[in-house]
Amino acid sequence: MTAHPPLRIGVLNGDDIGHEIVPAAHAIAAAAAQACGLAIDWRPMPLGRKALDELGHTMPPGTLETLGTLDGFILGPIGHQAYPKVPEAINPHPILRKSFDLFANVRPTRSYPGLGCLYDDIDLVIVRENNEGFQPDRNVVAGCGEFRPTHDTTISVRVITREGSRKVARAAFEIARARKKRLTVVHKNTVFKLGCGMFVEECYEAGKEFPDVAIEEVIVDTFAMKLVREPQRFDTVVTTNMFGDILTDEAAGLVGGLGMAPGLCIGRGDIAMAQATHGSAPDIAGKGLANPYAMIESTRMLIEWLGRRRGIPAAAEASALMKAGIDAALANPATRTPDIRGTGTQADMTNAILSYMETHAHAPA
Ligand SMILES: NC(=O)C1=CN([C@@H]2O[C@H](COP(=O)(O)OP(=O)(O)OC[C@H]3O[C@@H](n4cnc5c(N)ncnc54)[C@H](O)[C@@H]3O)[C@@H](O)[C@H]2O)C=CC1
Ligand SMILES: CC(C)CC(=O)C(=O)O
Repeated sequence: MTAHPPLRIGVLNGDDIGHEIVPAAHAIAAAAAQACGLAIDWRPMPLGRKALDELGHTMPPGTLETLGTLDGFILGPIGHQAYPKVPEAINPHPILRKSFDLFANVRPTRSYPGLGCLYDDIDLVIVRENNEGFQPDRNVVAGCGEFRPTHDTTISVRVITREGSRKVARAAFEIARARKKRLTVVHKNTVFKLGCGMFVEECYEAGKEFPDVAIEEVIVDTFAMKLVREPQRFDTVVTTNMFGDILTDEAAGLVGGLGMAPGLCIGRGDIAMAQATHGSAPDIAGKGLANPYAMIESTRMLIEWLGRRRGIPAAAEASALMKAGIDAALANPATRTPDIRGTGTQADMTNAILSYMETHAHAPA
């Protein structure tokens, strides 16, 4: 019997491989929840190209209002680059992140030896500022965006605020405190003296609340090099939006590629969004080759986060059961996808996780 009100979680497939990996993540999380007595009220919702074709908009009216009533949601990758150039075909990402003030994109990188990792001992988290910087965003935060004042000149505006920097820095310090108590601030204040300069100042300000966490600074180009040569040196990293976008893909490349790059977008509010780092991979969509790990692990992170925030022990149990199932599937080449040295399909991997969880439901490893 469950003593908590059901968690309300939205399920938004997104585009292309999103229609394969989001249902996989949903099925696995639902099975783990059921096995552990965690009540979840799942709310599938239309979004993306399918919503445009069927309902006339990539983000149908009422989407934000409905999401606002939920505890969290799973967002599949969005193939916005291929959308037709019509006003109804907006990229929902920036709006979703900003509407719910999901200012910290928490992206872990972890080695699973034997899966094509360049090192067997990487375990780091990059916390990417999610709502400022260069992201063109339909003015949800005034000022971000691109402008073309004349035919021959384009201006891309990068917005950094004290509040935005302080918020993401605090989130990163909290994560660092729960890990190895080391935070690396990545920036380029040697050139962007005002923008990166403000970001770094606010990281030090936030650090005053976390005297037990050691803080270091690394310039972004040097960090990109060090990440390749000695990633073990890093534990928790915080950086601005665009640097984080690029560096998290680089980090994914160290551990088998984008299929191994999960993420959870969080803020100060009570809602969080599970979102893998990768895009909609149209080149492999419909072929059964998409690695569902990143989406499943992002969903596991969401359940763990909700359980911690709401004080629901069954959520921690469901998360542990999912993790054990994921580890078991990854350990067997026949039940992992070709991008990580496997011979299996997306369905093989999903079924292997489901069947492990069914067998081990009462004794997660
Ligand atoms: N967060 C998001 O929703 C993002 C969306 N995009 C969008 O996605 C579309 C495709 O963009 P791309 O530049 O091709 O980036 P992408 O991340 O979709 O794909 C890059 C490469 O990684 C592979 N890949 C990605 N995810 C994989 C997975 N789970 N398993 C196995 N292989 C995987 C793809 O097959 C491709 O070769 C575009 O419309 C782009 O704008 C791109 C990045 C992030
Ligand atoms: C449109 C962007 C928000 C896509 C992207 O690269 C990302 O932030 O993950």
